Amino acid sequence: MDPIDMVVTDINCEDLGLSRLCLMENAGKCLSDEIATISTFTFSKPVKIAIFTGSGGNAGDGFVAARHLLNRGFEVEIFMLTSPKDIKSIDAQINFEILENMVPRISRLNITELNDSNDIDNIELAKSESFSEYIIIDGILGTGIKGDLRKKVKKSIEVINNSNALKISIDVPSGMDPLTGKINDIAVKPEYTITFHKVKTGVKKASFSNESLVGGLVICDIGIPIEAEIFVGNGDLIRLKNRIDTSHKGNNGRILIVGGNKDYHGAPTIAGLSAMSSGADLVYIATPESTSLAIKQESPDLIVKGLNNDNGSKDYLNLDNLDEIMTIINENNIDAILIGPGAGLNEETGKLFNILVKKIDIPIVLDADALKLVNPLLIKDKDNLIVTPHLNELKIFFNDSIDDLNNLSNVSNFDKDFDKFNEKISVLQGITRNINGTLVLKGKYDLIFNGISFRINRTGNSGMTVGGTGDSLAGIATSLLSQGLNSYDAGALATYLNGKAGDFAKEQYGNGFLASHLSEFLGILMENIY
Ligand SMILES: NC(=O)C1=CN([C@@H]2O[C@H](COP(=O)(O)OP(=O)(O)OC[C@H]3O[C@@H](n4cnc5c(N)ncnc54)[C@H](O)[C@@H]3O)[C@@H](O)[C@H]2O)[C@@H](O)CC1
Ligand SMILES: [K+]
Repeated sequence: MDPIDMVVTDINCEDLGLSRLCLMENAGKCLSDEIATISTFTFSKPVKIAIFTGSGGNAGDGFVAARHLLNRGFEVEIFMLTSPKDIKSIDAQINFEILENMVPRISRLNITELNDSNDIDNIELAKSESFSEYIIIDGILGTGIKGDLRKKVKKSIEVINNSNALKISIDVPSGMDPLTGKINDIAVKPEYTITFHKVKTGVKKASFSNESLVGGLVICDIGIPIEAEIFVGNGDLIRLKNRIDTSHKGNNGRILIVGGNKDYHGAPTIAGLSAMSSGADLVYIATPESTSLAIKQESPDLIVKGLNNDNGSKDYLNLDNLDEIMTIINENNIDAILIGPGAGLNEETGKLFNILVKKIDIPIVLDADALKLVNPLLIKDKDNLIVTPHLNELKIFFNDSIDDLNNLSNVSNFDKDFDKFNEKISVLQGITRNINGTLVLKGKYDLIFNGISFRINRTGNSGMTVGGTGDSLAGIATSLLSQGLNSYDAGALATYLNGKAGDFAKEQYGNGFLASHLSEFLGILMENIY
């Protein structure tokens, strides 16, 4: 499992009511059980436990394990590389305070702060190599490692590696990149790595190496249900890149929306406003000249390009517009494009869309009328593409698989019907296996597929059947693509944000809220991460 997916899952447990403190307790308890077992079959006499801790959740697991190991009768010494006030993880802080509150000491616990490299040189473990009666637990760094190792951390890793003690790393050997398994400088070389929920991608890769980089791998189940991985939640927001203080206009996404016709100027407008409110810096709309005026009047924030026709008479998108659209894309360094909202079903619009999809290689979202006009074979190999149909549009788009899809119509209410729900998921997985991009199937629960995995979004409410909420979703998805998310993560987070904005809109305006209201609330949601 990629470390970022693990962190997202941890946070999404909270949406289910499962606190991260509880996960940490389970992790630390399992850790102590495994350490006790390892100790029993490795040593013939009781050993002491030395736990090195850093400032994050990894240290927190160590603090919890310490408490459980004391109960098992072990003597425990904690070597803190971070002073208590600098512990970053709140859950680790809580667990440290529990240990600190245990005074006067009855349990055999000793806590030593290592304030500088000299302190490390002075601990007994550093002075002698023969500490075979110790088990050293490495709780310095886990999935939160960033940049070069700080001096004290590096020094401690050297001490740990030089010792003869049995070494056990918590989750990831400290110093190893949890995504790639690479060691830039130095890492703890443990006899065992005890990891939680799933092995992190880098640890798995490193475990195949000829060198013994992770030792024996033990996986602890810490009670995370599969739903926490599958349901999209607040945790998915951490996939957004941090906006850098020094970045300037356009750095955080430039998108183009190609849509609108004489009857529908609202669809591209709503998509554009939601795209801006979900973080894109610049939103261009390419639309027929006759539609452009109405969009311009709606919003001063959108850059609206009225497209000319050779004879000036066409009030729908058509092949004459191709060159102008390509120029807009190239001249403005467009990062992602949304094709379809309010475009109508004119045959010439279809020709334009098919050529556009074939020609461009920036990330694409296909929505609404584009799903009825674009040949699905064209999208087969594009991995940076999202299609956002509801069930009927899905049937039209993938009409080769129509028999399978027809059977789906009666299984939308799968709250309590496990078998029908699973049947629906496998049919959709079968269909999406043939495309490289992402399918977002809109519904009471939005389903997001990438051909391998799937996610479910549960935000949103019955008020969202109002026209235009799909345009808003497509705008958000395009905005997230322009900010560097891959199509699967962008599709999933877009459904969550759109639904959540709908929930806020319902609170504010009741059931009669409008799709154009959604953008009002998106900004607040995005604020969480900036
Ligand atoms: N409730 C939770 O949050 C859970 C956390 N878990 C544990 O928490 C870990 C992740 O916690 P965190 O995200 O806090 O990450 P870490 O525990 O890896 O610690 C990150 C912290 O270490 C410091 N740091 C980062 N890079 C450094 C470097 N190069 N040199 C020195 N110091 C550096 C920073 O202060 C950063 O805040 C997992 O690996 C796992 O062990 C598990 O217990 C599951 C539940
Ligand atoms: K570790």
